[in-house]
Amino acid sequence: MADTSPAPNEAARTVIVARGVRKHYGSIHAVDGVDLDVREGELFGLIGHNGAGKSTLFKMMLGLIPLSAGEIRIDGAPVGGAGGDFRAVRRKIGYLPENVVLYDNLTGLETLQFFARLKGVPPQGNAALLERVGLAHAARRRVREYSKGMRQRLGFAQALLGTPRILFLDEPTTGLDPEAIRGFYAILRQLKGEGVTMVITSHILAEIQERVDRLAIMAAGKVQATGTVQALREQMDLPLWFSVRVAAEDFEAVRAALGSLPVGAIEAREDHVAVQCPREAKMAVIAALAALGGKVRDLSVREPSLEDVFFGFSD
Ligand SMILES: Nc1ncnc2c1ncn2[C@@H]1O[C@H](COP(=O)(O)OP(=O)(O)OP(=O)(O)O)[C@@H](O)[C@H]1O
Repeated sequence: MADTSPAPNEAARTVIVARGVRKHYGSIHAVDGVDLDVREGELFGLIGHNGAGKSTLFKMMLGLIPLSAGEIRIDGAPVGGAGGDFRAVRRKIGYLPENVVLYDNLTGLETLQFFARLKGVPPQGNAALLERVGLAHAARRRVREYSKGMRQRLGFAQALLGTPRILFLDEPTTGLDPEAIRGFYAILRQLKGEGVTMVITSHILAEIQERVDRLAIMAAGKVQATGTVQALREQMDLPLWFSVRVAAEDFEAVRAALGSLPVGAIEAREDHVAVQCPREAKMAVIAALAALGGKVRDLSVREPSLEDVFFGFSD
């Protein structure tokens, strides 16, 4: 497994530790030897194709299903271990499952009251929690009348009951519109500011690439790589793309200026030249383009996206 740490918050203590974790269902190796470290206050992404093993790993971290092999410690307590250590830790954990199960006959507020009782949390903060997730207006409406996005918000509020210090969020933005997604991540930023540790899965790579501190890429039950998005990009050594806006009559000047550099494709498009170049040639390309003076009207550089990185590691 490639771990491209160090990450930004390197000094923080490790809250979640997984070592050699396996889960087998008969001949299916849902999770197949995972090592993972998540630090305190980190927003940690877990990405992978359908069936990669993300939800199974989550469920083991929560103590919902037993491990076939290996060990997971949260806040130092072995998950599912003997003694009450993990039970105490479990109270500090919030979980938003992939498929939120709610009772259609309850209102939003009643739903939180119900789950608060189960969790042993005083109900006083429930209205404020609904407000936080943008559901104050629907607090007294029955869940059966809720849209998919509203149900998802209510599930998130349920996960936040009891002000957890560790949050597991399994595809939390499913069903949310772009504005709600933005609002959701704003709440995650606040929680991060409060030192909450979060692990999040998502299939919307563009959405999480700018937001997570670090992430792990899972494929076929294994972690293929761990690190910051930028570190993974550099590790994959994927090329960059320059978009150089020039007048059509100057296309050849761009080609000539870059002729001696180790660039990849140079493609003339409608109103710009697209130049593919290895990362190490980036500054030389910029210098060569700058030497063209006013001929270059505009310039942008596209880094490989998380999607490019993901396919590089998971294919
Ligand atoms: N209870 C179960 N019994 C048998 N196989 C299971 C069970 N739960 C999960 N699996 C299998 O384990 C593998 C991993 O499933 P898992 O749900 O963890 O993947 P995932 O990465 O969360 O996928 P998705 O992105 O689709 O949610 C899959 O092959 C799945 O069919």
